[in-house]
Amino acid sequence: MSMEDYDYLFKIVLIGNAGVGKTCLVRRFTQGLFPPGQGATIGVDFMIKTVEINGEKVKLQIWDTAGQERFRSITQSYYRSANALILTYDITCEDSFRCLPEWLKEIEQYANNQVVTILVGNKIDLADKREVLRQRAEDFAQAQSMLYLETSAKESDNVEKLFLDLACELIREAKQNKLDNNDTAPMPGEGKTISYLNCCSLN
Ligand SMILES: Nc1nc2c(ncn2[C@@H]2O[C@H](COP(=O)(O)OP(=O)(O)OP(=O)(O)O)[C@@H](O)[C@H]2O)c(=O)[nH]1
Repeated sequence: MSMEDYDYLFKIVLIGNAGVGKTCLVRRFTQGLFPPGQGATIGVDFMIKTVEINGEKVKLQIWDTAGQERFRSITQSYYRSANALILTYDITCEDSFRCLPEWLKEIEQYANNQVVTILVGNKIDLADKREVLRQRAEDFAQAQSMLYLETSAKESDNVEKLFLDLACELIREAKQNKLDNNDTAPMPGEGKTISYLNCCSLN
């Protein structure tokens, strides 16, 4: 594939406590597998996947950061150029939910203020071990103007949806920004924007 063989390029960065399943979400989406005995991420990992949305090629650069505190200064440097952040916690781990305000502070401090943030509650296959009620997480996300989705990297629940919905939202914003910056000249193919509004189902 040549360098120009895509219509959009977006950078997505996963953040959240150690062990919540960030690497497993990325591996499930990019490679279609659930790695057995996945070890902790050291620093930052990088994967790429190109998807097609409404006939347009979207290249996703996915950065998987280490949750461990000792890597924080490395991972912070990846926030600024992110188009989207996937803030992940583990629904079976109250602690990972309680840390979210700290992660939001990091986002506020280091990310671009245009960044799209989605809160993800992972490991829903472990329903009997749930410690964070869905409603509580939804309320929290709404109060912080974040999108919310629950996933299982293990069972592949909502993983594809997570990345594709995010891509749809980023396309929608990119088209909107283009329109906002070109208010004198009408955009060719302006009608397309409307169909994207219908294709995305984040809420
Ligand atoms: N049951 C279940 N276990 C999961 C799921 N996702 C991840 N795990 C397990 O949770 C553990 C941590 O997963 P990782 O993907 O390494 O977590 P991480 O957030 O990348 O961790 P760091 O790299 O340390 O930040 C592993 O033992 C995984 O097998 C899931 O959806 N369901």
